[in-house]
Parts: sequence; C-alpha cells; structure tokens
Amino acid sequence: MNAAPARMKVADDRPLLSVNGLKKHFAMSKPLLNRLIEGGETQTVKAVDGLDLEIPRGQTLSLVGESGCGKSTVARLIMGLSTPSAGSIRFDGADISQAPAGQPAAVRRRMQMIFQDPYASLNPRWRVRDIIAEPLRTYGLSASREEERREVDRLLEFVGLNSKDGDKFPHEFSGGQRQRISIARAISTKPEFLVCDEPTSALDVSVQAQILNLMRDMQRELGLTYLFISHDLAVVNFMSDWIGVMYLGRLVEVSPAAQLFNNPQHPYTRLLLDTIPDLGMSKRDRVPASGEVPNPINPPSGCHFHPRCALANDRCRRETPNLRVHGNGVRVSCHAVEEGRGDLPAVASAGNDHAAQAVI
Ligand SMILES: Nc1ncnc2c1ncn2[C@@H]1O[C@H](COP(=O)(O)OP(=O)(O)OP(=O)(O)O)[C@@H](O)[C@H]1O
Repeated sequence: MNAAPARMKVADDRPLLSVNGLKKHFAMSKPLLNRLIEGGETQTVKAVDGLDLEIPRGQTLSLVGESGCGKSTVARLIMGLSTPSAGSIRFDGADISQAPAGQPAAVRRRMQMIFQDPYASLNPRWRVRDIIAEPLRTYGLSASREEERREVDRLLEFVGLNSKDGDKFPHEFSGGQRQRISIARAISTKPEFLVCDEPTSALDVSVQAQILNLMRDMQRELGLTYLFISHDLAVVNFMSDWIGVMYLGRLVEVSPAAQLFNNPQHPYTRLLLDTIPDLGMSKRDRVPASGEVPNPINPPSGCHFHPRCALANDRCRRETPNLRVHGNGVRVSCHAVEEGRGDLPAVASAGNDHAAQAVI
C-alpha cells in the first residue's frame, strides 16, 4: 500500500468538523478499599480531557494512541452517542454537542459510523436488504418501495457485492463482505462525514487491504471526510492526511501524516512509531521512553507522559503543556520540544525508516 493520495479539490476551505475544549469525564464508584483509605464515594476517569481538532473537507484525520487513551470516546461524542462534559463540536458550522443523543436530526443524516465488528453491528435476523434500507426509511429518503429496492441494489454493487446478496442474512457472508454491508448501510443516507472506528482490525490482512481501498475510492468518488481510528500505524499511514496522537485523553501531537512519520516530534509519538513491526533491534535500543500507560483514574501531574519520558524535567512534572504550533502544520504539546531540547539525534534519524516500514 502507498501513502494517502492527493485529495480532490474542495471549494469550501472551512473545516467540516471542529472540536474545541472537548471533555468527557466518567464518574465511577470507588472500590471499597479506596473508599476506606481515601474517603469519598466516587472517582473520575478523564477519558477525554480538553481536545481541540479540525478536519478539513474531503480529508482524513486519524486518531492513534494506546488502548484506553480515549479514541473511541471521541468518536462516540462526535456521533452524539454520548454527551460531552464540556466543550463544543461543530459540524459544518453548527454546534451539535448538545443535540439529543441518538435522535435522527437533519445533521445526523450527514454523519455516519462504521464499527470494528461488522457482525455485531448488523442485525442477524434481518435480511441484508432491510439492514441497508433501514436508514433510508428512518430519514424518508425513498419515495417508494421500488425506488428503495433500486437504491439498495445500487449500494450493494457500489461496495462490491451483488444485488442478489440483498436477500441473504449476515451470517451467510465472510467478515470482509459483512464490512462491505456495513459500509453500504453507512453511505445509504449520502453522508458527508464518516467516523470509522477500527473498521478493519477484525479482518484478515488481505481483506483489510480490499476494504481500505474501497474506503479510499469512496472518499475520492463521494468527497467524504473521515475521522479514522486505528491501532495499526501502517493502516493509518495508508489512509490519513492528518494524524492526531492521543495520550490519556489529550492530544500530544497533530501533524500532516507524512510529516509525522518522517519527523515525529513528541517523545510519545516516537515511542509509538517504534512499535511498527520489523524495526531492527539497534533502533529499538534507541527508544527514548518506555513503560506502561498510567491509570487514567489517577494520571500523572503536569505532562501525563512525564514518567515515561527521557526528556522530562521539573517543569514537565509540574505544568501541563499546551498544544502549540510547531511549523509545517505540526502542533505539539511538549515542554522539551517547545524549549528546543526535544532533539534526540538517534531517534530523529530513524524517522525515514519509520515511514518506509509503515507502508504495507
Ligand atoms: N462508559 C464508561 N464508563 C467509565 N469509563 C469509561 C467508559 N467508556 C470509556 N471509559 C474509560 O475511558 C477511557 C478511554 O476509553 P476509550 O474506549 O475511549 O479508549 P480507546 O483509546 O478507544 O481504547 P481502545 O483502543 O482499547 O478501544 C478508558 O480508561 C476507559 O476505561
């Protein structure tokens, strides 16, 4: 696979989606032992803790980061499946952060989601034709049953299936075919924006490539804008124009994709890139940070990444860094980078190799 191709030109240069100061805090009951030691009944998980990002029309922004950093929570907030604790989400200029969750509003028709597990997201008792037609019915998009039938046939063929497949049930298909059905359903309302949460991670590698190619072709043909979520940096490299790196509910780096792979800035981004398979041991030895993701209930002070960071000093332990413009469209939240002490020559020189390794 090659890196993401040039996108088609769009007339409107305002971002389709913009998120400002987005937070989602979950209150959870404390285990008995913690109640006895610390007092209090509840503790807070700051799943998303002040997120700012924009996605230009017709482009893809991917969120990456280790498990539990808040990627899926961001996706759910944007889709209105969960209400933010604070902050705003604007879609095509309109604030949608307080729209009632799960209700079909005009703007919701324009935003759809593709999930990781195509089997769980398809009703096993429904024929594929009804699964794909349901959003058309919800939004009253077909004038008659005949028109609906023609549209479902068209969608099935568009995603690489046969119109006869509409009469079958989900269990009669392979994983890749089921994901094609999910995609047909997602695009049935003619959305402009798709949130894709790990859409290929449950699929075999060969099938993954087919689905990613379909998604990229769809983007070009339909002018779609994507928020893409994946653990797999090779997949992210293939799909993205922009990449946002999350750590414990915050963005630590947002960058054009090629820039991120060739010249990663934040120490955590460099650590993530080092996880790309097949890097030689000599480069692994140069990793500037290590260790596990801390407990999100009690995150480290200052920069959340400081306990794992070779560049951390007192300021990093004390003061939360802000996402600052670093040049070339790159924004980084790191005191060391800001103070010009972020250079680790051995790691920086490994950047080009990372980009090469990430192409699958
Ligand atoms: N409904 C909830 N109640 C309490 N905590 C939650 C809830 N949903 C998510 N969390 C917590 O919020 C944090 C972020 O979770 P989230 O699923 O968004 O992370 P993620 O980056 O998508 O992880 P993964 O890659 O494993 O899906 C985690 O600590 C998770 O346990």
